[in-house]
Amino acid sequence: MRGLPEGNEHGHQAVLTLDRDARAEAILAALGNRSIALVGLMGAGKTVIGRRLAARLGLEFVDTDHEIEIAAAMTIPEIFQRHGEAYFRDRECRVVARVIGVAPRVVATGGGAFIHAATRAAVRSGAVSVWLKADFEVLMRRVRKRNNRPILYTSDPEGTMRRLIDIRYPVYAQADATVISRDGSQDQVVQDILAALEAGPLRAAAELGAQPWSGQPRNLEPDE
Ligand SMILES: Nc1ncnc2c1ncn2[C@@H]1O[C@H](COP(=O)(O)OP(=O)(O)OP(=O)(O)O)[C@@H](O)[C@H]1O
Ligand SMILES: O=C(O)C1=C[C@@H](O)[C@@H](O)[C@H](O)C1
Ligand SMILES: [Mg+2]
Repeated sequence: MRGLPEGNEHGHQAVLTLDRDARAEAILAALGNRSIALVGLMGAGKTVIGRRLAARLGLEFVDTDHEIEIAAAMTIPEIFQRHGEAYFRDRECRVVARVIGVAPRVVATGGGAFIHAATRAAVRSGAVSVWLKADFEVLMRRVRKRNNRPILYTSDPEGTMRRLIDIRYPVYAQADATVISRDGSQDQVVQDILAALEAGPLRAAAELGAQPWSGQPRNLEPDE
């Protein structure tokens, strides 16, 4: 498998790899003019796995948290502190609709994006969604590495994460596919996503003999 293309930690990859293998070509044909959107809790791996998945499929990778930070010229903790969560959710909804509207791409969403109805509708309208699922201990171990998640700035981050699991898991479960974000080989998680797409949401299109994507990006939403 080819390595990760050039790109910054979260953002766009400038160079797309076009020497896709037959498996990637088949997945792209079945995907058509939809993106692949990764959803799930903080620490699920939407950003790191999303980058690898995009590299595997020769697609552009976009991380909506990063796009929001660029557009606002602030970090997410700064946005929450200065403007509050409601403001962040409004921007998030518009950014998700915009980036998913240019397809096909791999889009890593923020942890709360799929939870908010309008944003979930935007994901559903333009993407095949994949829930990256991990259990409490795995998520906590991963999010402890960085202090950049304002939702966890509470007196009891562990209790907050448990409540989020209770509230959000039934909503993430509405995604088109679910993949366990296991610790260990991140490439294995990418393989699991490909297999889940082939077995589930992309199966019908593949069986109908979907034609390769025309190469024309679909743009549903004007840029902000
Ligand atoms: N499958 C995995 N195996 C090992 N480590 C992982 C895996 N997935 C994510 N990680 C690690 O967990 C941390 C969080 O991952 P990442 O930032 O991709 O999560 P996220 O889902 O994008 O979270 P957020 O919603 O906060 O953006 C990173 O340090 C990453 O390297
Ligand atoms: O789970 C959440 O609500 C969030 C997750 C992050 O990706 C960011 O979008 C932000 O910190 C909020
Ligand atoms: Mg992320």
